[in-house]
Amino acid sequence: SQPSSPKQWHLGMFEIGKPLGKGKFGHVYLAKERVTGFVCALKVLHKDELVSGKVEKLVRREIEIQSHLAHPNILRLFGHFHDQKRVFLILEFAGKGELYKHLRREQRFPEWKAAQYIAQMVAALKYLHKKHVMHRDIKPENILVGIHGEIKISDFGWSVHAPNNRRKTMCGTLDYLPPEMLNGAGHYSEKIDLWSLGVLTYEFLCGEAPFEDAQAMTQRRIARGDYKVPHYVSSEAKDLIQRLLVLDPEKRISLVEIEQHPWILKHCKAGT
Ligand SMILES: COc1ccc(C(=O)Nc2ccccc2)cc1NC(=O)CCSCc1cnc2[nH]ccc2c1
Repeated sequence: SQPSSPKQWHLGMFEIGKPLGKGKFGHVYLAKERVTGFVCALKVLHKDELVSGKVEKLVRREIEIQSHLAHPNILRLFGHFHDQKRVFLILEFAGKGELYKHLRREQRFPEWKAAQYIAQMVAALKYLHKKHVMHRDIKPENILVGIHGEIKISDFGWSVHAPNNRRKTMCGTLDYLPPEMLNGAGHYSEKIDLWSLGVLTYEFLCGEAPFEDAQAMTQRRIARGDYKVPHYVSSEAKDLIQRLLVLDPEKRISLVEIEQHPWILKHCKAGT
């Protein structure tokens, strides 16, 4: 069930549970809506930090974008409310937590699991791109796992309709950055999510990112598309990675073609 959407949410409607983590701009708590017993995640953002971080417009835009998104592989934003000092985001709770913790614990995913996760990412990206939203920050840290083992992309802290200057890339990891964003071209398309999907596929199968290196080296290797696929990776999986990690955004395999790729078809029950 989902929380009924009363126009006015407020903090008193929720019983606050254990902390789930500390995000970029605030803490996240497990929460239960008192009337329906609906379990969710409540993200608390401090207004003064949003102002100093010059992201209050971004949050408003993001809430606008996300309150219209509903897909099994995209973490839901059910609603929001605020008080004097804080903004509260009512988020879906993913019962099996953060994907990168599973990846680190298992070192690498077996090919069938990696293929199923990538197929779910493709479904989510098809949905987002149809709505002209590009995620722009696809990496294991931004993916959660639902109670049935399905993955949910999240933390759209930076998803935008149109390109805009991103400070985060300068301090976040470069590993997932596509070449066209390295030279600060400023204009890019949804194809950036395809590059990141290639990096993600590689990291699921190899346990580390393809261009992982010292920062300056990573930039150079991305710009040159300089990576190696270990021998234990199947030739089908390697083929898909090579069709995603293409320097020219226009030459990257499309989401629809990925769905028809032999590696995906082999591991995913067709037409599920
Ligand atoms: C749709 O999702 C989001 C939408 C917006 C924002 C956000 O912060 N926007 C922002 C903030 C400030 C400036 C600009 C933009 C964040 C998320 N999502 C998360 O933060 C995921 C982890 S919190 C939830 C959650 C669930 N289920 C779990 N299971 C275990 C831990 C856990 C943790």
